Amino acid sequence: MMKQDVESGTTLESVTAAIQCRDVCRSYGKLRVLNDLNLTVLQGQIYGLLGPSGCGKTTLLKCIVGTLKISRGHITVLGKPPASPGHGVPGRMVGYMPQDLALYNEFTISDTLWFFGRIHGLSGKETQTRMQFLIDFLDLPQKSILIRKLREQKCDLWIWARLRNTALDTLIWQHLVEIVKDGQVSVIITTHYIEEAGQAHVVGLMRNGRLLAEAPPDALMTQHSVTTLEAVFLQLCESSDQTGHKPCTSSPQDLRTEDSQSSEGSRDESRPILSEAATSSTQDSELTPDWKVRAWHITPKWRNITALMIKTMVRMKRLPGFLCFQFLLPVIQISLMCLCIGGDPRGIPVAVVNNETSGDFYSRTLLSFLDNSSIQQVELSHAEAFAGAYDGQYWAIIGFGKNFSSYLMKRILQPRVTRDIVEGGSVHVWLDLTSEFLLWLRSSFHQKQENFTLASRWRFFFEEPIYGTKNTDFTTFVTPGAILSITFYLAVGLTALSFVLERKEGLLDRCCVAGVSCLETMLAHLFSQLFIISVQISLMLLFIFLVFKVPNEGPLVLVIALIVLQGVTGITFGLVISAAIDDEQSANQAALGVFYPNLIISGIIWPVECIPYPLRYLSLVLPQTYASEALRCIMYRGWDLSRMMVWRGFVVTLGWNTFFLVLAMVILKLRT
Ligand SMILES: Nc1ncnc2c1ncn2[C@@H]1O[C@H](COP(=O)(O)OP(=O)(O)OP(=O)(O)O)[C@@H](O)[C@H]1O
Repeated sequence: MMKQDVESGTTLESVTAAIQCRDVCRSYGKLRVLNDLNLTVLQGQIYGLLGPSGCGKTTLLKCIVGTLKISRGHITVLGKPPASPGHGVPGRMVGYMPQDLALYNEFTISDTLWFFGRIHGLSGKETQTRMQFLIDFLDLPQKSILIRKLREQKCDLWIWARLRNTALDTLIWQHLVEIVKDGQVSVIITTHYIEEAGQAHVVGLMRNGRLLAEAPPDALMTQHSVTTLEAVFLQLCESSDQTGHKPCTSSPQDLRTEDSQSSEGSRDESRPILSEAATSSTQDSELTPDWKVRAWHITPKWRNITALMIKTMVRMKRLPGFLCFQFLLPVIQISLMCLCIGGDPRGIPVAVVNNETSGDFYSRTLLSFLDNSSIQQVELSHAEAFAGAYDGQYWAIIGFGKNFSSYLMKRILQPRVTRDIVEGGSVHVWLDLTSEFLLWLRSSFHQKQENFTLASRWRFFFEEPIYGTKNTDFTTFVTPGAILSITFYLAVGLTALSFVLERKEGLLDRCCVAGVSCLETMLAHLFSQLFIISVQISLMLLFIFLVFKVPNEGPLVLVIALIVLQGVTGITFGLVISAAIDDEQSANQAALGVFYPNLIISGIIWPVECIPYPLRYLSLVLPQTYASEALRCIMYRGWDLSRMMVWRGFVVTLGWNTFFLVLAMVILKLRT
């Protein structure tokens, strides 16, 4: 192990240093946050990392625990670079407490301790013991109290404990001293309240991404002839401002006191820098072939996935109203669609101006042919009808001339007629075409006209349909696509937001440091959301088939499988959004932004065949175009996987699922 370190260019110090940073740089875009930073934390030390807000402390800690990559330089933690294969950092060799407490509001105290114990790899018994210790040590309230309740009282666990026990600061320091005493554990505390860290063994004073000094607090104060660390920091800032930006040239080692150096010197170099468990795990990994270590490193661990899934379930259980709403939302949406879309209009007020006073009154016959369940005819004079129509009371006016019946007969019987006869034998219709519904009225009049005039000559005879029923309507066409898009979008919304919120609250970081990988996080989200969408889909299908009597001629198992897979497409797309976007508002906008284009271009509300050509190619590669077509074929034609139009829908859906999952993981990896 030592040989390996020497070969890799690590100095002797790295053997006894728990953490060593050399010339570390890290930028966010053009913003350089860490600037050739050097830092050393020795084994068994409490290290106070001090500096004003924004100087880069959190960034440095994230690099040290391996959740953020450095742009340049070297970091060694417990003898290896963080996040190297087989290393317990991030993982069980490191604990990380972010500034914001990063706790789940819906968890009780015992849920919280159980969850973090589990992802840190503790057994049930170990977790129980640690839980009891912490509850006694921090004098916490009942284990069953919710974190949200503590927060509502403006108390998080820490503040609560502080309020209950004013001597807690002292207690915590005593505890830290206790745990580092045997040299197996090192602690870094960061704060911008500089005096808070006076009890640390060594403090590092940080400014603008550099360390201005690194030494025991007393040594620093003596060297600068001041009585507070704050004053030391001010002096260092002034001298750094005067000398440009070269304050760190006084090497950290120069500032170390005799004591610290002698303690380093007296350290047994052969002594392991890890705890016993860590040592054995490292030794194990050294005996294990590299490929095995790597494979173990990237293979998702069920322990973590289960812990994350249980976490999601517990949170859901604590929000029963929200859970019910989630379950019922697709049922409500599909019911509204079946009830409100595709039906014929009812009771449209239409003014009728009938000037016929004699003859066969064909006008009456024609009026009786109209769809009078949709149209409500109101007989009026010419003036009243137009006044009412301009006033918005009537949506159309139907007018018949004085000699309508006789002129109509002449039109039908005589091969050539005058213009007056054509005019007088026509039904005059004035429409208010400001509503889509009135287009329906216009086409309805056209249809009646054709029936009326052509009836005496020739007609089509529609035989039994090959597929579908004679009374098929728009709702029937739109339902399969609507089922898929409702499932897809609800899954997108759920996943995109829960992930973004977790990241914002620091929970994702916390889990990452505990060794939970991106893949495990993704899979846990996927599996728990699968549970929700399964309930959603079951309820939705019950309503569609039993209440709205939508036909299904094909195998039900294929219907369910395709809908579930489309739900997975929604979940994985949501994961992409949450991996790429940091705040809720933008994530919401991204999810909503794709909603309409996808709905329109996927041929869900109007057939793909009506889409103009360049857009049609785009339509065909979208996740729901072939899938909607496949579902329509299964439900209405009774087809199965032997038909290309069906299996193509499944293949495209599976392809998108894989693509989104991989993309989400790549984005998450690249962004850390
Ligand atoms: N993800 C990010 N993207 C872009 N800039 C970031 C990101 N995280 C931090 N920064 C910027 O990097 C700088 C250092 O931030 P960092 O959080 O490391 O400072 P800090 O010393 O921990 O501050 P504080 O004590 O207030 O948390 C700040 O200017 C911050 O705005």
